Amino acid sequence: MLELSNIDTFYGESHILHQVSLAVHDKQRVAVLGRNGAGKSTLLKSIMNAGTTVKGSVKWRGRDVSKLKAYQRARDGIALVPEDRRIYNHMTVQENVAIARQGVSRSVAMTEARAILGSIEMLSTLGERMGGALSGGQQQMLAVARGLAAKPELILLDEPTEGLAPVIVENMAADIISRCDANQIALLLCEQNIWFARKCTSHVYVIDSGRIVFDGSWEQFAEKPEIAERYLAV
Ligand SMILES: Nc1ncnc2c1ncn2[C@@H]1O[C@H](COP(=O)(O)OP(=O)(O)OP(=O)(O)O)[C@@H](O)[C@H]1O
Repeated sequence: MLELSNIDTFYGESHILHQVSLAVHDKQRVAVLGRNGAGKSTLLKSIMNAGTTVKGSVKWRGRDVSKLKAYQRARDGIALVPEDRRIYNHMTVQENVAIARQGVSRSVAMTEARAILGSIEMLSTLGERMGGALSGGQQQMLAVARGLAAKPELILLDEPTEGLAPVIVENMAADIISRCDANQIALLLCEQNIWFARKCTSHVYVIDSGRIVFDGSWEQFAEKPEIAERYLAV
């Protein structure tokens, strides 16, 4: 459903991604692992056309979308949950989710938000709480819930586990897998947490200095421990 072929990405004069090719199939869950500064966020921004200049082919559902702006890609079914959570502190959790639902009345958006929150264990009892009163992990899950509210076919998650305790990371994995499965949503997950990425996905890419240096199943990844040693500093 998503296919990048030999893309090069620039911020002004800075050339960040080099000949990156990557695919996410219908309902597939895919991880991109990489160290700080490897190019993970830039990859997701390239897919959304958010602040980057991209050369090469970006296809979405078989169609070249290179000319589409970020809001058009979002309307076409791609949701990006960026690294910074962008929670509205003075709105309730439910309002934070409802605001992401475009094109329906407020009452429909609120009803849908309640349903989404009810299906996410980490947030199911927190709908009336202020966004600013959530823990870091809950806020991160709220950002994911907001991505889901847009009813995407593909959700792009940028390091959702950053700074979270292991038990929260486990809960988050369970919630993300169950929501993607239930709603048949494909996932492209950028991460440094290998455990979480492996739990949530079936296919993995490794990116280093803006280049894809590994592309395979988790079994193939496990057969090549030198990849993790060299590129992921573990
Ligand atoms: N707006 C920008 N202008 C110029 N260079 C940028 C910009 N944003 C990121 N970069 C550079 O692009 C490279 C890749 O950054 P990116 O944020 O994509 O990495 P990342 O893998 O997401 O890292 P992290 O895990 O630290 O978020 C880095 O060298 C970074 O300094």
